[in-house]
Amino acid sequence: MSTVGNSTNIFWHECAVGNIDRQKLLNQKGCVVWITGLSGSGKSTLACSLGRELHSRGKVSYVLDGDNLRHGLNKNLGFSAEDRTENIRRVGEVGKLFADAGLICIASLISPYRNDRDACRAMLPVFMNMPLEVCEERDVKGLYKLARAGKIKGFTGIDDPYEPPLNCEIELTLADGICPSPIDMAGQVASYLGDKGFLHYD
Ligand SMILES: Nc1ncnc2c1ncn2[C@@H]1O[C@H](COP(=O)(O)OS(=O)(=O)O)[C@@H](OP(=O)(O)O)[C@H]1O
Ligand SMILES: Nc1ncnc2c1ncn2[C@@H]1O[C@H](COP(=O)(O)OP(=O)(O)O)[C@@H](O)[C@H]1O
Repeated sequence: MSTVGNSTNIFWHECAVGNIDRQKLLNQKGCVVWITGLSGSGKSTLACSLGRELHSRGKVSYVLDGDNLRHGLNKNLGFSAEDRTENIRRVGEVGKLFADAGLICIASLISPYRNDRDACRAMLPVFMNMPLEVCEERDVKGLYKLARAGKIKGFTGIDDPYEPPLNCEIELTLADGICPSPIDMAGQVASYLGDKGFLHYD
């Protein structure tokens, strides 16, 4: 019997079919690939491209996209530091469940604060290291324009901080001033997963 957070008198229940059984069945190892970066840096594009690449290799993945989750699970959260922390915590927990289910979970969220990212253990961080100028130039949603005009307060990179990772598994950035294609980036991440043994079960 234990007490966790605000829950008292709770019990952990084990099931007969476990994580290893599911991984063997799927011939892959569950994990969480966590893509962090500024708005417009290409997180969602990479997440979907990686999902497609893994699918073509017969591997089961699932994308948890920050923007999408804010339509449901996280719709009660805004963009204050406290809400962003709770956002990352929740997605970290959901990612952990997906990994336990044996899937390759691809989480793509700005996740601007180092402490919040560090609190999600066992994730494989991928840093979209795109300069603010590139993201702002893209401005597909027009949010940077609104933030510059003061119509959105606390926008990441403008008047709210983005703390770059100090040590991440993969850093994707411009090469000679040019952004590699999403397919190239996805290939790089998929190769990394292959090299680390996530794409099969021995
Ligand atoms: N103030 C502010 N700052 C940053 N982003 C904002 C803000 N307001 C709205 N948006 C939109 O919300 C998307 C980011 O959601 P996330 O859940 O990834 O953010 S966070 O990780 O909790 O910081 C983000 O999506 P992406 O552009 O895909 O990153 C924006 O579309
Ligand atoms: N590797 C890339 N090269 C060129 N443009 C890209 C690349 N990745 C994304 N984009 C473009 O940048 C814009 C923002 O991408 P998106 O994936 O929505 O970013 P984020 O999820 O980080 O906000 C989109 O118009 C997208 O087509």
